[in-house]
Amino acid sequence: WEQEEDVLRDLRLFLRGVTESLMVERRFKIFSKPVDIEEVPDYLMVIKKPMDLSTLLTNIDEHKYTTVGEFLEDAELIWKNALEYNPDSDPLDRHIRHRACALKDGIQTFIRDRLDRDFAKLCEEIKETR
Ligand SMILES: COC(=O)[C@H](Cc1ccco1)c1ccncc1
Repeated sequence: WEQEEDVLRDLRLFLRGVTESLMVERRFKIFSKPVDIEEVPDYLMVIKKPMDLSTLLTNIDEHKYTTVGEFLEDAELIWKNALEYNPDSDPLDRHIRHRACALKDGIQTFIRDRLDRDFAKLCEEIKETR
């Protein structure tokens, strides 16, 4: 019914807010586009499901997410993939892992500070009826 579509529209606005707040940070630039497979030929052998901030935005616009939890499952791939693909102790790997951890904390804090729990529950209830 119409009110449900209003809730899901608000969810998309909230999720774009999370994603865009991260995309504007220079330290997260490396996460804003898919890893270039030409630059990193073995990437898809190591990482089963690549993810990046621009793909999150596309998914939001394509109404892929009905709850914040579904969005977080994809958002978490960004930093988990970075930790998995860049595990070494050399400075470059340490640097991208540090940024991956900062991205994880940024997402969690944005949601803790800005997401209304009742709104989140309403989205979960809509998902159950579909
Ligand atoms: C999310 O980005 C990555 O995981 C790539 C992996 C990568 C390794 C070599 C080229 O690219 C990355 C890019 C730049 N600096 C660190 C790592």
